[in-house]
Amino acid sequence: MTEMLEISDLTVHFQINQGAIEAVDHINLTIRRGEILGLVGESGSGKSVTSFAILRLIRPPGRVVSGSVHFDGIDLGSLPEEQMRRMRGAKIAMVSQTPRTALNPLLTVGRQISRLLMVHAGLSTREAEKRMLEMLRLVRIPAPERRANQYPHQLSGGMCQRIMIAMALATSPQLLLADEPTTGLDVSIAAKILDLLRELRTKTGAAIMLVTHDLGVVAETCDRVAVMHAGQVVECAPVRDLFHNPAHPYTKALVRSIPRVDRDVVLEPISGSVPSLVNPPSGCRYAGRCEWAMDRCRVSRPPIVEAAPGHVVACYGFEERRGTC
Ligand SMILES: Nc1ncnc2c1ncn2[C@@H]1O[C@H](COP(=O)(O)OP(=O)(O)OP(=O)(O)O)[C@@H](O)[C@H]1O
Repeated sequence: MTEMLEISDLTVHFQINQGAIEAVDHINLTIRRGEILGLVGESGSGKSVTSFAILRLIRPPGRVVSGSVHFDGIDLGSLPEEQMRRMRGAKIAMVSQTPRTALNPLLTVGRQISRLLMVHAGLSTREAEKRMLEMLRLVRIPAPERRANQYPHQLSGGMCQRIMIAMALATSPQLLLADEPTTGLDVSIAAKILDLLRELRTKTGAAIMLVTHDLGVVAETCDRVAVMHAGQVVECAPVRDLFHNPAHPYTKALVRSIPRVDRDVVLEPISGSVPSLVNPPSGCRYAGRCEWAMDRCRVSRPPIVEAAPGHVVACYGFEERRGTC
């Protein structure tokens, strides 16, 4: 697998009256061709802002303060808006957490997909109709001919989410940004949506960035995981490695907080709360919640170091304990 997306030193701020919300702070991430990368972290850790920044959809009062996003070697930040718009439809697609509101309530779902195919893939009306039905079958919409003629309000939440995925995949994107695609769905429907994402990756070869706060979802679906805390990536590792050998105390706490059906555990909430992102601490943003915190954690931000091949972590405490834990 080779790198398809490279995020380097990305920083995004939102200017409000009290100052700048430092929502994403100097993050580095890569997504490889054909892989599913999980982006996890508590609410407000900067996961969605990262997705929007990839698509260059940060709007005022937000702005990208520094850094770059390269897709297939192309610097997205320097593309003219018209080319970026084409890139969004054709090569990088997004599935949001609110499918029902993202769909047009005035158009049948079939019409929405076929319009997209006509605009982005240049298909004729007839070709677009045919392909639209294929897409509905691909995302396992039962009785696709009938469903295509229905409006979003006539479909369940799970069905709307599949329609969103069909729309996102209609133009065969190379990268799918799936932002909490199972939020609000019941457990069995959520499991089907995740199956679908895995199957689509295999069938289409697309890479997927799966944004979620649910580590259980990550364990079942992803190849690699990046953990965000308060706008920073604190750890990134292959999925098995992250669950078996978490290196950062925040990741350890997240892993400890996953409910397990195979053993009786008392769930441990993560202590403390995410620091304010307006004038956040200058050192490690987890220091105020961390059992390992030392003086230097509060002063300077720990650099990213390799914990194992392909497994990186930003933690002075880990470096001190390396080899002893
Ligand atoms: N339009 C905006 N204006 C001001 N602040 C914003 C805006 N959008 C995001 N933020 C701030 O940026 C930070 C990161 O938000 P983001 O939505 O990326 O978090 P998240 O990790 O995706 O959380 P969740 O899991 O709840 O979706 C938060 O502090 C949020 O308040």
